[in-house]
Amino acid sequence: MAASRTLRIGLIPGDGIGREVIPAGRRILEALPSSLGLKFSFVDLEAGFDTFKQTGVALPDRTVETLKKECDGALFGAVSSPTTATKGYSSPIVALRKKLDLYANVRPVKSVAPSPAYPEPIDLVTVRENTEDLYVKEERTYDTPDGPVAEAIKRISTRASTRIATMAGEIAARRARVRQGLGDGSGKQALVTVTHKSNVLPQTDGLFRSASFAALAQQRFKDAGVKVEEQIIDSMLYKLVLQPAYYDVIVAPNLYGDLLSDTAAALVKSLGLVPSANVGDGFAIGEPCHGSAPDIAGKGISNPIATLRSVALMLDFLDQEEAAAKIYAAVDGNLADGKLLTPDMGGKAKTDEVVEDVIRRRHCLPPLQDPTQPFSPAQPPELLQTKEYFIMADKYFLSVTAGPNYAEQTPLSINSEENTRITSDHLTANLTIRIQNFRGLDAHGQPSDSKTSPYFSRPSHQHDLYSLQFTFTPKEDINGHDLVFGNDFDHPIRDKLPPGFQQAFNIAKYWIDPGLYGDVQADEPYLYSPLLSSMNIFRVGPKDDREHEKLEEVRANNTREDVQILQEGGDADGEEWRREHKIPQDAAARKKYFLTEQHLRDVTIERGREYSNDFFNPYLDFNDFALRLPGFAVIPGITIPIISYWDGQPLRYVMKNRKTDEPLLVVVFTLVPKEQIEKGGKAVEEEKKEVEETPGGQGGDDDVD
Ligand SMILES: NC(=O)c1ccc[n+]([C@@H]2O[C@H](COP(=O)([O-])OP(=O)(O)OC[C@H]3O[C@@H](n4cnc5c(N)ncnc54)[C@H](O)[C@@H]3O)[C@@H](O)[C@H]2O)c1
Ligand SMILES: O=C(O)CC[C@H](C(=O)O)[C@@H](O)C(=O)O
Repeated sequence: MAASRTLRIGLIPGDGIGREVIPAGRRILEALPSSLGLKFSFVDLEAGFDTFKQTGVALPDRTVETLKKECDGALFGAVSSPTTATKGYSSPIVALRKKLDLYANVRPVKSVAPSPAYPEPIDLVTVRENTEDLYVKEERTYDTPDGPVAEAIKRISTRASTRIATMAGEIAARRARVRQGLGDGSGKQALVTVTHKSNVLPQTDGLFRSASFAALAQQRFKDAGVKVEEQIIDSMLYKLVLQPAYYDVIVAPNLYGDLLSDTAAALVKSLGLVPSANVGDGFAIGEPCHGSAPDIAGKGISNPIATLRSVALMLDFLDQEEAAAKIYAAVDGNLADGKLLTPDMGGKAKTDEVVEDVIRRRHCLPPLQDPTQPFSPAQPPELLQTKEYFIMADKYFLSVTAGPNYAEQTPLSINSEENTRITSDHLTANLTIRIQNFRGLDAHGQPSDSKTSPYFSRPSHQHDLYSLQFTFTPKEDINGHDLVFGNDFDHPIRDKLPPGFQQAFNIAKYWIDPGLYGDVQADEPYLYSPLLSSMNIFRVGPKDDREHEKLEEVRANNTREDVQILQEGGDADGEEWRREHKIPQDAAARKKYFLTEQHLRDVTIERGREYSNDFFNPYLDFNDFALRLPGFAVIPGITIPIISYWDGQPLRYVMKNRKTDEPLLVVVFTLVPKEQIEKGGKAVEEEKKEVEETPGGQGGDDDVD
């Protein structure tokens, strides 16, 4: 938790709806949970066209001086800059950016739900240079025989271009780290797109381009896997509208950045959702991207979310990520729920109702473990050990069993490459389970020594926390739509769900597994997805018996040390089966293909054919029973310590036939209190001792030597 601290925040509402949304920003700060150890004090400051009309000055010196001398950060609403030259008036926000050297304008744009035009998640950040370009505002008008001519200076410096591109590189690297650590399913690569018009302006935009490329060529960005591309601004806007999901971080000179962020806002439906932070060294001003919206000002219907997210963004840049995460999550909860939306989002709610709803949701996330350092198995365990839930987890051993149904269960050896064979009237199956940092029981019910598997050191799995790998051969045909995989429970869990679960579920559905369906409120709750769309790896084996035997032989000849990393594809006539069913060769494409119900229905999982699957992810940490989900805005993810809500019932992974509702394969994870095992262990030890001490008993020290 952050040390107890008071942050002084300057509040500059400005004009129009700025006066409606900045009070919302103040409210969310005041409502943040006290457990964060953060306090806020506020100072009201003037700027804007109304101020100009009243005082003749648009940006009073007091505002600038107070921000510089007293404040840790600030919130700026919007101003109604006139569209005709007005003597003595100059845009206060443009001036503030320069006076406080807030050189970067960072604007994340992220969708929370698919739309018909954009079914794929949009998650990008525009990073706009904030101090120069045409915004130096050095304009002049002079007379010529043909009438007045006006001109403006477009100034681009190496220094400003270098630092903005460096900021873009840093944001891309940080986002990639978070994506990797939390493993979101988007497969998105860290990418900075440098945008300019150097085909026409080779000196000014040419300098922006070359300085940006030089800054982004730094080794640390290469090490972080940040790819760099360029796009001329006109086609940039075109591509942004056509394929926004492709983009990650876009860096631009001042004016192009202004155009880019409003365009990007349209992709997610409203300017009223998009935040920004004007960032300098050690200071940040949160500012919604939108203007003073004279068309709706005074009606109490402006969307406060851009401002609430700007508050979070400001906190992010003031190193208060945990507080920021609470706000992002509460806002996402409101949007995912969709019941209280302002008219720009198609709802009827008033500004205040949305604010109240977001505030109600502010507790919905438990503390983050450390959002700047997303969890990865490589992380030193000390970091986790400080957490309360880890201490709780430490009281249990994990026991894993498997079988053809809920009743017939056999204990398994985790992280062993030896398959466990399961047979029933429905299928034969082989199962291998791997768990990173395993602290559980072996097949004999004793604490296991197999803490990890070489599987987790392979580059393709180094961020995964577990893998359920299984091969099955059905004894009857099953329709692709009927074969599902997921979790279920035999009694209600609705009272045990952590706060924010529904929201986490919605996010998981959108970002991780769109095929997910379930009812966690039911008497016998369940969460399932079609197997074909949810398995990370799906490999189709042969049907022909001889081919099968050949394959078995190859497998048998593999040395035991070899970790079996399953690859997407097919073996023998399995490849043909895949082609016949038009199943894409690539795993991500196959998962997507089977989100369409008809594609599932068109496939028959054939009797006698072998199907191999690997289900793995970095979300569920069996080590401490925590669910980790990817982040919301620029930065953080969430961790839900399931163990705090655990009521002792087992977690079951089930492959089943949804038509007959019969389980085909069931894996059960149970937490066993340590004392139970220790007692059991002692009993076993004592028994052994007794045997040893009995004259004529087997064993004994002599025999060992
Ligand atoms: N940071 C700033 O201070 C800033 C930014 C942009 C524009 N402006 C100024 O704002 C004034 C109005 O400009 P404009 O109309 O071109 O742009 P605008 O961003 O104010 O409004 C554009 C459209 O988006 C809608 N909209 C904007 N914010 C919304 C919100 N929170 N909720 C619901 N709908 C919202 C408006 O109703 C309008 O239809 C101009 O004087 C301009 O100079 C100031
Ligand atoms: O109207 C103003 O005074 C400033 C508008 C402002 C800008 O940077 O041009 C706005 O469009 C923005 O994106 O912050």
